[in-house]
Amino acid sequence: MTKEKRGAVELIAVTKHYGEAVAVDGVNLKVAAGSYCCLLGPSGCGKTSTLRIIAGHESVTEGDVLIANKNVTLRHPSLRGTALMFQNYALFPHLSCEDNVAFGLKMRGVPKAERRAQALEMLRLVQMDAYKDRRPDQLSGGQQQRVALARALITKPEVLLLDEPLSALDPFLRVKMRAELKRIHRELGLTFIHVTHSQEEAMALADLVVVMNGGRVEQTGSPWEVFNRPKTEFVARFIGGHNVMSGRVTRVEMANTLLTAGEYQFIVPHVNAPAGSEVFFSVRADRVSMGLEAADPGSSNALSATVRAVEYQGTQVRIGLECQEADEFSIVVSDREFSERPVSIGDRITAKWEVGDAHCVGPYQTQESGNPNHTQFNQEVLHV
Ligand SMILES: Nc1ncnc2c1ncn2[C@@H]1O[C@H](COP(=O)(O)OP(=O)(O)OP(=O)(O)O)[C@@H](O)[C@H]1O
Repeated sequence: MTKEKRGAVELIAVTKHYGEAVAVDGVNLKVAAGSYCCLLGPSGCGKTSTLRIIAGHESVTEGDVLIANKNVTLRHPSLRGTALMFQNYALFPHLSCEDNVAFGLKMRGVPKAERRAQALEMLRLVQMDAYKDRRPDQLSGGQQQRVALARALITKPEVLLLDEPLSALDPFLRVKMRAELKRIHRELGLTFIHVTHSQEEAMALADLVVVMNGGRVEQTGSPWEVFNRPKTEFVARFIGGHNVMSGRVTRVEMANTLLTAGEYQFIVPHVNAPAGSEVFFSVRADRVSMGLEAADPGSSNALSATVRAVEYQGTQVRIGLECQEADEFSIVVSDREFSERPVSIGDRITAKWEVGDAHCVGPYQTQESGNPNHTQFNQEVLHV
């Protein structure tokens, strides 16, 4: 199989209605050839519909689908250069692994010896050649998934479309298969578009994360950008690990903007918002520090709160707080930090953060430069 990068995908104003329901609402998206793109979002946000539209298993109500710069909107699925790997793998139960993988070639009239050779090559790629004579019911979930992957790849697609490919696996196997998907992506150099509702999966795999909500694209960017520079309140909340708060603008300066919310005042990096407007901002939970003393009256970026949950997560501890200024507020500290300064449910504490750790989301966004090093993420081969 060629290692050259193929298969740029572009969606232009794609909309899909199912009767009254709008599943996909004017989606514009460019996925560069050879990318690993994850469509990420909550249940019902339109991820699967978007994937099926790219595959041609679903028609569009409006808009265009381009693959490798060709308009394929009306083209049959088998003529698009895409392959779709289904969520439940959809293997034929009565066929061996080899025959399952070779099936697509049989349909295309490829002679038996050639399809066997190619099926074996694909099974080798997914490290399942030793199991070629077994039927699906004689395989584990992870092994079935590898066979399904080989079957999708045998038609040599330019774009591989994966619908929640890891959701049926247990957490340990999921992490292992994540690394496998990344290896196969790198070896083949194809475009992968992978639907997931798991932030962790998208962060670990994608070089392009597309966050969807209500049929629309909320944000596209690298995992670093989406996590550290969320553009909307929805993205900050959905991606996790962020506290979202708001206040009304009382003063705008060159470097900072001053907000007030009840008795508190918050200083955030400069945003171009008129006085009196409501500005939303997020602060990463691991950038909030915990003080055991009461906040000084008149101090900025400090909240009084009550500890409501202490969740041990192995390398870190999440402390859930109740405070007036946010529906949900968490602090994440390392397990070492926690053991040095433990807190218990019911304790009153002060949550504090630096101005530079606040990031404004929504209509009034912080204009910040990116991290020049973030492109290195997800580029190395992962070993398991
Ligand atoms: N065949 C259909 N007929 C009617 N409505 C549909 C159909 N398929 C999807 N929908 C609706 O379109 C919306 C988007 O569905 P879609 O399956 O694309 O979402 P999703 O983000 O993939 O969700 P999930 O993560 O739960 O699979 C949902 O509200 C869904 O109910």
